[in-house]
Amino acid sequence: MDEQQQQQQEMKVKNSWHRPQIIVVTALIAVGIIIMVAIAVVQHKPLNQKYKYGIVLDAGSSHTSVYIYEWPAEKENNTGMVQQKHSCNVKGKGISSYSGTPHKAGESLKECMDEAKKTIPKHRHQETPVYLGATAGMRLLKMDDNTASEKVLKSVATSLQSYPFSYEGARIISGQEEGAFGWITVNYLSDNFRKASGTVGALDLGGASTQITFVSRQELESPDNSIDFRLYGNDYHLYTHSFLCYGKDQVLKLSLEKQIEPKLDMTDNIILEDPCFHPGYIVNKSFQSVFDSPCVKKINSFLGQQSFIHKGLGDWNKCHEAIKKVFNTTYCRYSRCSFNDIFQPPVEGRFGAFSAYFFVMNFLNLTTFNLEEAKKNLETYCTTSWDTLKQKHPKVKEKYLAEYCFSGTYIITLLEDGYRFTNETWENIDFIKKIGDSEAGWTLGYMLNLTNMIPAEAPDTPLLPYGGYVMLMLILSLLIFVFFILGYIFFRRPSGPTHKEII
Ligand SMILES: Nc1ncnc2c1ncn2[C@@H]1O[C@H](COP(=O)(O)OP(=O)(O)O)[C@@H](O)[C@H]1O
Ligand SMILES: [Ca+2]
Repeated sequence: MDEQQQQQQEMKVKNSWHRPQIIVVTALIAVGIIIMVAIAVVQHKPLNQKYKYGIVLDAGSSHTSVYIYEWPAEKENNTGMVQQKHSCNVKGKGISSYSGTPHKAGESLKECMDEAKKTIPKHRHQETPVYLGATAGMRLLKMDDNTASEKVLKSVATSLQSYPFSYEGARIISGQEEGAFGWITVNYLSDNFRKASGTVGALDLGGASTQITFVSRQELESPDNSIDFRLYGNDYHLYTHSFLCYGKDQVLKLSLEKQIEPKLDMTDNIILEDPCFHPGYIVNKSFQSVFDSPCVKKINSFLGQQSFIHKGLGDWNKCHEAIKKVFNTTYCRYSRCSFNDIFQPPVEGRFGAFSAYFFVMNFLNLTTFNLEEAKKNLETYCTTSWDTLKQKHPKVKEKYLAEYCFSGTYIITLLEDGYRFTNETWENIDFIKKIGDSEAGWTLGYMLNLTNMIPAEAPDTPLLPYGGYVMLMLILSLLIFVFFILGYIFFRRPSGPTHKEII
């Protein structure tokens, strides 16, 4: 009898596996585990972020900067992932200034490239691409002396090849590339490609050239000014133009040339009275230093004289008038032009103005004013005497300090009389240096393009945002835990209090 009872009990225990509740609970646990594994695989969130790096050298007309970018290795194709990790300013002037001593152009990069070696982890060196892009200073040198420009490029190339990185080339980029990549940079950093929320235009002012780039809904009448991109599943129809010789250093030469020409019939000391410089500013300058550029007619001397006296007057209205003369607006073969017979549709949308636009407007504290206020403040600033200014800003480089009145006036004239911004559209301009930690400029866009890091189509996004993924995993784990407990309770029943029922 005892044995029979025991057998019966065992059978009941075994049969408890066949209870429908247990089957359902087991099935639910199995489904829960399968779902968790599936989500984890699709989500693919790595625990340890590994970073990759890229180096771009911006060989500008006035100086060279080295930028190091960094991004999570697994997320190359997700827009918004690349950031500036480090930047270094190369000592001395731009590479085009080494036309007479090309080997020194390569040497000049040493300090910043050594710094790059220290900044990037050693095991990543070999796979880190390094690019050098030269802009308007080298475009001008190439026009002036092609052999010299090739020697300079060879010198920087040899220098970059001596580093353990993956050398990807040193070349002069076109004005169109400079404009388009600046636009890509600011829109990438503002995350405008992923959001598809509209884009911002890019205004870049350098020393030797200036670029304007924006999306226009108007028909673009000249193919030279039109660029099409398909980025992240959206089509962009861009207007862009780069004005060679309209960077602020070259325009200063142009305006001096325009002012000095009428004085060249004088035989005594040539005095150039310049309304764009401060009262009390009086400096002897050589013709060579000012007019040695393909942007101006070569005036090397006049009647045996090698130099002239540059004297400031501090008269903003006259300065404004003088600068207007560097824009030729008398002829336009299209329905509308900016200046110098260059097609331009009306400016549209918001703009980010960077590089010298920012340096100058920030120094002059004009970034937050409307156009009329900016003009008034600048007028007062230009009348300040040179001595007062030097005392007020003892740490600012004298060359910059002397030129801010001119540069500010040029910026206002270029934007208003050149690109046709109005009192209203002026409000759409943001003067910017950085977005997040990354500097606005063409270099980031250049690297993103050459490494194919912005795909034409948006890649498959994870099933869930990360927060949602974590929540779901937690809830599922909790449910599975509850089911385990329930299962355990059902499993234990036959040997527990129900034992008596069996008897
Ligand atoms: N702190 C500053 N204040 C005023 N101007 C500056 C400052 N830093 C740089 N710049 C100017 O910004 C311009 C940068 O131009 P750059 O990029 O070298 O030339 P480009 O783009 O034409 O090849 C130069 O005119 C340089 O003098
Ligand atoms: Ca530049």
